[in-house]
Amino acid sequence: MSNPKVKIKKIINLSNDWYTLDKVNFDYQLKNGSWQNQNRESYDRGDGACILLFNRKKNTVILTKQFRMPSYLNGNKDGMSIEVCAGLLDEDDPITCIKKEAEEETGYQIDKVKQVFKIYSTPGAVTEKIYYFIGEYDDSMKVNEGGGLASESEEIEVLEYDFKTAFEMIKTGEINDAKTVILLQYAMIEGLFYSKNN
Ligand SMILES: Nc1nc2c(ncn2[C@@H]2O[C@H](COP(=O)(O)OP(=O)(O)O[C@H]3O[C@H](CO)[C@@H](O)[C@H](O)[C@@H]3O)[C@@H](O)[C@H]2O)c(=O)[nH]1
Ligand SMILES: [Mg+2]
Repeated sequence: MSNPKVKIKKIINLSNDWYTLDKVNFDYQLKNGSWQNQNRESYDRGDGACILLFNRKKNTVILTKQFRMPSYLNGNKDGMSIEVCAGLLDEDDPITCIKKEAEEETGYQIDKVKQVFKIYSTPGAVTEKIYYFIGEYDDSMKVNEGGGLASESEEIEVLEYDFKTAFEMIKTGEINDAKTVILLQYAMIEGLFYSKNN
């Protein structure tokens, strides 16, 4: 933090249960040179990682489906969400985290992953940075059924879709999770599946 136009005055914790919600009071210097006192609430749930698992030969991707309460509260009819595999870093570095999550949630043990982005999804309200990865899978890497950790009340369905089908599902709205849309569009733009002339 090194912006001379920002002076943090006070941080008040509003909620500290599973994650942390703070109210930050700060002075902000406007373009005309004057200082303005502002308040912003900031939700801190740590950073996260996500991965697009893809198979070039089969032209397929592995996605997950699970219940997401906040989306249920805001217009997602049954609350179910189709997403790339993802998890919170907790104590791990992003690569360790995403390999662990891939195995727990999808059952695939992935050895090579490539980081393609580091993105703030909601920079005005949530501190979280998400590390975006891609990684190739094949059937021989399937080591368990996936589904997530029952001990964490996770009940995750593992889906394998043709890339074109998954991409169409963005247009129909069946896929409406930002990290999933970003990675599927990355795959399209980078030509991960089809030659760019197709
Ligand atoms: N009791 C309790 N448990 C919680 C709470 N919030 C999360 N958990 C537990 O913490 C687990 C977190 O699972 P992860 O797989 O590590 O994270 P994620 O929820 O999939 O998060 C990923 O997707 C998010 C949504 O796009 C991303 O925000 C996040 O960075 C990450 O990529 C959940 O399954 C659940 O058991 C809570 O408020 N209360
Ligand atoms: Mg997860």
